[in-house]
This record gives sequence, structure tokens and C-alpha cells, in this order.
Amino acid sequence: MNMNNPAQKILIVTAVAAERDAVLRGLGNTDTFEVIFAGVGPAAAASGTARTLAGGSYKLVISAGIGGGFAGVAEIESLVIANRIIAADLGSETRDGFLSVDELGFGSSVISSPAEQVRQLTAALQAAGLPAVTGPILTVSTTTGTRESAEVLLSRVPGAAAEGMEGFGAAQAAADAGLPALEIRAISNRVGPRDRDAWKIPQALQKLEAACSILTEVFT
Ligand SMILES: O=C(O)c1cccc(C(=O)CC[C@H]2O[C@@H](n3cnc4c(=O)[nH]cnc43)[C@H](O)[C@@H]2O)c1
Repeated sequence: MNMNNPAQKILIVTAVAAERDAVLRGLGNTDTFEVIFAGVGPAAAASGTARTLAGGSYKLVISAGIGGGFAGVAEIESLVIANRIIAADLGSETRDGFLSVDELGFGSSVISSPAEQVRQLTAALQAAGLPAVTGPILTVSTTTGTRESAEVLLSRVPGAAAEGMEGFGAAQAAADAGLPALEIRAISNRVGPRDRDAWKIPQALQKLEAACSILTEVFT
């Protein structure tokens, strides 16, 4: 990865247009970044990321959007930067518990983000008055809706910070293209019992926009 190559762009992948628009508002006018929305879920994220990467020259992929925060780690309206992007439900259920694809010998459910880029981004956010939590961000295909499910996920990934539905898909497509990936989530809700009325999506989109306003100083 040559982050100093101005000829290569950074691809930011969101799920929906509202997230893309928030990212674009934050970025302002830039030639370094290309922003797409690829759809909800890991398959859509992987497909949209791979299709876009195939048509250009890129040096980094960033999965960005709103997400759920784990209690005591990432509160609503906070920011989370992934140090690891984890497909938390990729594996097999057994009578003795969950076996990940790693444990099954079928591949990896964990993609680590480049530590130096995570450090630079987190430091820049801190300096901008936008402190971010760094920790594992889980990718699931079903938004967690009960305390029990949240506890199961935490037993699989102790210290998990946030949950989304696209990060691992985008990161896997990036890895297949030989590229590193980051994931940024602005927390709209708590991971746990479903309480739709408690979601703060507009506020999370505003925080996502603010976070993206510092990306050009970090990555160009
Ligand atoms: O259950 C509902 O009524 C409901 C209403 C609005 C949105 C949803 C979603 O499932 C949004 C999924 C979408 O947003 C990201 N996201 C946001 N919070 C979470 C979460 O707690 N767990 C997983 N994904 C979340 C996700 O990346 C999707 O793009 C449901």
C-alpha cells in the first residue's frame, strides 16, 4: 500500500444514499475520495466494492455509516474506528456453541485494519474534538434486537465496540484486491433490545459528516 500515491483514490463505501450524502458533505470538494452507496448487508457491500475497485485505481477502502454501539464501550452519537473488522456470525451453530469459519478451517472472519492509519485517523479526530473509540466492529446480517443476542456476540468477541452490516463485505473485497480497509461507524443506537424509537439516525449522520470532514487532512 502506497498511501502517498496521488494517482490512486480512496473508496468510501456506505450502505444507503443518506450515509453517502453525509460523507460527501463532510469531505467537501476532493479528488482523493470516491464515495458510493452499495446497499445494506455484507453481500451488497462486497459486490459494490469489488465492482468499483475493478474500474479504477485505489489505495484504501473505508466502510462508513451508522452503527450500533455496545453498552459501556460506544455510546449513542459517538464514533468508532475499527482496529479489527469481524464477520461475527460467519460460522456454524453447534449444540456446544458457535464455531467461526476460522475454527472450522474454512477461512477467516477477521480483517485487521492498518494500525498506522487507524492511529492517524483517531488522533486527527481527537484533535478536532471528535474523540473516537477504537475497537472491533462486528459485521452481522441481522441487526441485533435482544439483550441475549448482544451477550452472545460479546462472548464471541470480547471488547466489541460496535455493530454494522457492511464492514466485512467491503473489507473482504478490498483484501481480494490487495488493499487495506478501515471502518468508521457513527453510533445511532445501542446494540441490544430493539427500541426503534430510541434510534438517533439524524444525529449519527451529523457525526458521520463531522468525522469525514477531517479525512482529507489525514489521507491526502
Ligand atoms: O429494526 C428497525 O426498525 C430498523 C429501523 C431502521 C434501521 C434498521 C437497520 O437495521 C439499519 C441497518 C443499517 O444501519 C446500520 N446499522 C445501524 N445500527 C445498527 C445495528 O445496531 N446493528 C447493525 N447494523 C446497524 C447497518 O450497517 C445497516 O446499513 C432497523
